Amino acid sequence: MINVKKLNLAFGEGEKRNQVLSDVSFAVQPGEIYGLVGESGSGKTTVLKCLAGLFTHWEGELAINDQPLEKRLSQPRCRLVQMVFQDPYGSLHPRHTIGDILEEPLQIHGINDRDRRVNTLLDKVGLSRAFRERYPHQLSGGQRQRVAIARALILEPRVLLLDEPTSALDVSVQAEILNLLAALHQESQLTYLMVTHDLGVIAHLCQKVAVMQYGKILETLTVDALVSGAAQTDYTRMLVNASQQYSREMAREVAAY
Ligand SMILES: Nc1ncnc2c1ncn2[C@@H]1O[C@H](COP(=O)(O)OP(=O)(O)OP(=O)(O)O)[C@@H](O)[C@H]1O
Repeated sequence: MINVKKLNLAFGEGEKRNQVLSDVSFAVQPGEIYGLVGESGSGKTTVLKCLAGLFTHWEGELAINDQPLEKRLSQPRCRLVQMVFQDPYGSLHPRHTIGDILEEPLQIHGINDRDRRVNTLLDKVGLSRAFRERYPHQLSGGQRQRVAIARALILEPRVLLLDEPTSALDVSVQAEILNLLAALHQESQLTYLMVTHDLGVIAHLCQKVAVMQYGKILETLTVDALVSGAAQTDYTRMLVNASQQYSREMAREVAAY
């Protein structure tokens, strides 16, 4: 479903050049929930942004549903793949109502039947229709993330790219959003590629995971192998240990690795 082959991307020129992705390759099967983990700055979000068409200066091959992705964003691509960002507040236009935010992609894509589609999606993400008249600042963090998920789904994409979709939320709300994502996945057999710091989230939702460090994939493995301690690399084993038994010493060890 998602094929990433030898993806390379750098920022800056000459001495300031920063190679952020180096020959990143992995494949996600249709309907799979696939996790991307690794330390901060390892390039996880950058991979998603290349797939979403937000970065265009990459090299390599990207394909979704056997369709090679061009670098520029196109309408067919928006209907194939959508991204949900970490911060639901920053990703929603502050002066547009929720109704307008959800209708806008339908207008851009010339899709009719907008009223019904918006209402159906609000139902799906667990928000009443009264939310159509509200503005983002009148919503809680969890409600805003529900709107961001609804907006990502309004064009009925086959792939959702999820960039730490719960990390900006209160712990009590995180589980609600994860459960919503799991229910939506089951209902529509979407394919998810999800960046997270949280191995608990990986264990709860994902079937496979790729571990990144310094812009490279260290290893890909099934979540069963991850939780049963069958990781191949010391770094992945350390991530698992750190998540099971968090301590200051362990945090130092991971940071220094
Ligand atoms: N627009 C940009 N211009 C220059 N450098 C960038 C840009 N976006 C990302 N980077 C750099 O690319 C590297 C990878 O960033 P990325 O956001 O992909 O990491 P990440 O693994 O998602 O980290 P985190 O878990 O902290 O979100 C970082 O060194 C970052 O500073």
